[in-house]
Amino acid sequence: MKLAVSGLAADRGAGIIFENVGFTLERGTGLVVIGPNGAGKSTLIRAVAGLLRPSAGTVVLEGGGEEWPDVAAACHYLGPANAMKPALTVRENLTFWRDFGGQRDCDIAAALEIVGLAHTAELPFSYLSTGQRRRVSIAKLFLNRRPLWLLDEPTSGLDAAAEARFAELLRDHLEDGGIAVAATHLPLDVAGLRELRFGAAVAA
Ligand SMILES: Nc1ncnc2c1ncn2[C@@H]1O[C@H](COP(=O)(O)OP(=O)(O)OP(=O)(O)O)[C@@H](O)[C@H]1O
Repeated sequence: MKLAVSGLAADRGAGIIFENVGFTLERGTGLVVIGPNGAGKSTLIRAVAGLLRPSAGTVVLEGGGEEWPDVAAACHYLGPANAMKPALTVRENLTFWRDFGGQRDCDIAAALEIVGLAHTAELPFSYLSTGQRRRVSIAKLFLNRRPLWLLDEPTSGLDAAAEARFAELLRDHLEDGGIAVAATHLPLDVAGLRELRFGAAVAA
């Protein structure tokens, strides 16, 4: 399986945000997108996920077969916001996302265990700290198996231990043959990640 992005450009109304962005990621490889505020990192992640129509270029997932025919089927998009209802419990929120994802590869207790938050299942999401909320969002990645992770500031708000745990989970994902694209300000401690720098050059 291969994610091939070619000649990608995005325009958000006030002008071109980026253009001529291209990269190819094979199974087991990841790309970190870095750059200053407003450079277009989130825009790129949204365009790759199919949430924003690019003004030029293509995003193609090759070799996914019947199970993963395209990016939409194959990806998890983890946005910069957590996309959880504050008044619902952690379990209720994750139940929504598990059902939305269609498959049930991991139960909610197990997904929370992965991020070290099994004890929060019955708490309203609004009771959690900033870092705990992010970790619950990361747990979404494990409810339904997806080979392509598109991550926007995945470690925002995490403490050092949680950041290290996330790096471990990302390494495991890549070692299992997954692909990842992550926009981040914080370095991810994962060997072999390629880098795409926004703000100056825009090709990896
Ligand atoms: N919904 C929107 N409508 C119009 N313009 C937008 C929208 N969202 C973002 N932009 C603009 O697109 C540009 C790129 O924003 P983007 O969020 O992709 O940057 P970023 O690199 O992710 O920044 P940050 O590091 O602050 O998260 C900015 O100039 C921003 O103002």
